[in-house]
Amino acid sequence: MPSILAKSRCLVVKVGSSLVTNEGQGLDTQAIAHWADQIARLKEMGKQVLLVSSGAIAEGMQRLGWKKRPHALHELQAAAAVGQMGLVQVYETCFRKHGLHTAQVLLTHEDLADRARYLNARSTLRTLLALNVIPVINENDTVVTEEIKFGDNDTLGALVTNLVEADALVIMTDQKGLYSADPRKDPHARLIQEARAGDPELEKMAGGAGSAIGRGGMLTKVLAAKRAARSGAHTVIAWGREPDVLVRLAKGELIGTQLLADETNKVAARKKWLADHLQVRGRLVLDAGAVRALVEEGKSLLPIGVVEASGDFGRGEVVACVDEAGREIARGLANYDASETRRILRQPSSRIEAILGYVDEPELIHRDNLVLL
Ligand SMILES: Nc1ncnc2c1ncn2[C@@H]1O[C@H](COP(=O)(O)OP(=O)(O)O)[C@@H](O)[C@H]1O
Ligand SMILES: N[C@@H](CCC(=O)OP(=O)(O)O)C(=O)O
Repeated sequence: MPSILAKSRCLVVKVGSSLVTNEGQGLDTQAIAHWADQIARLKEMGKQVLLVSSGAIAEGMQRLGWKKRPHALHELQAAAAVGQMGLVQVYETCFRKHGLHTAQVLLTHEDLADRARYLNARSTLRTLLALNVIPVINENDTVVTEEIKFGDNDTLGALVTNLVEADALVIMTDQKGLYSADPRKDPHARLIQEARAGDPELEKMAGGAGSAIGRGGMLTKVLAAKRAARSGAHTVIAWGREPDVLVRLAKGELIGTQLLADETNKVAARKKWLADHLQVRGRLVLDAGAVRALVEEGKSLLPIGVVEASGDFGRGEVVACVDEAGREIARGLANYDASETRRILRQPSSRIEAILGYVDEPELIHRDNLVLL
């Protein structure tokens, strides 16, 4: 049974607070350097990697000399803001040695539920990957408190996995994987090597956090795997201090627990997401060439192929694409709002900047955000 990471091209790697901060003793720069070395090797193997790193609060508490985790949310938020500086400094320094740039990306769950922000986050992350930069992602703790209460970067890891449609989510933690029961409490607990993501039995095995630093425990990891599987991504839960864990997994060695997704879900999941979540806000009439490009050639929709736009839609909202006879052929998320669309329709994409004064994407609807009916 080989590791599914061998054939995964795009990975989201999540590292938890207890690992990053050595159980709250301050940032473990050696461990971070070791992950950076491994990620650099994954890049050489042709993989794309995004990092979701916790540890801001734990590092902030250390920097502020706080021995006990405060209860007041605003104090936790302040600690996160202080600690985040340390986190990004260390990541940037470690990756720099490999000639790689990092980028700080702070997100909230709400950002990813909002259509326009979802599109913005997605295109920024994709652009960073295309530029060979390693995004270092954490929650934006200054503006939200819900996440701090639950302390749950596992969910953020899954949301990012869905967002960029990564092939796998790797959750690195302080245990060797998911056990049949919390190994801190049950010495007979056995390691689960492989299971189906979303299997309800897993939720019964997983307990809360075992350390004073980690927050979510195994349950949030199992639920994150379930969520990642919705976009067809597999999840691996492994011990972050296992020597060369990422490289060995990428070479096919089975380490920790792998929770498999049904890959046939990948396209279906996206279609379902579009169908379930979104209301049609506008309508685009496509000329025959654009209809052919979408239906037969699997291409994106460019403004030049649109002859009419109606409705009052914003960037990121769903529009129906109809042919000149009025038959709906596709639905997708518009990259430009209704008034902008009306100004650029029938125009080549190279003219967008001259007309609008800026250019977001050359496509009106990107292929990835388009579902044929
Ligand atoms: N079934 C289980 N298998 C493994 N660990 C478990 C299980 N149930 C609960 N845990 C606890 O979950 C902890 C990992 O979660 P957490 O402390 O939140 O780490 P992180 O900071 O990496 O997210 C482990 O240290 C362990 O005590
Ligand atoms: N965003 C916060 C909290 C995240 C958190 O505790 O997550 P985790 O350690 O992965 O369970 C931080 O960076 O400290």
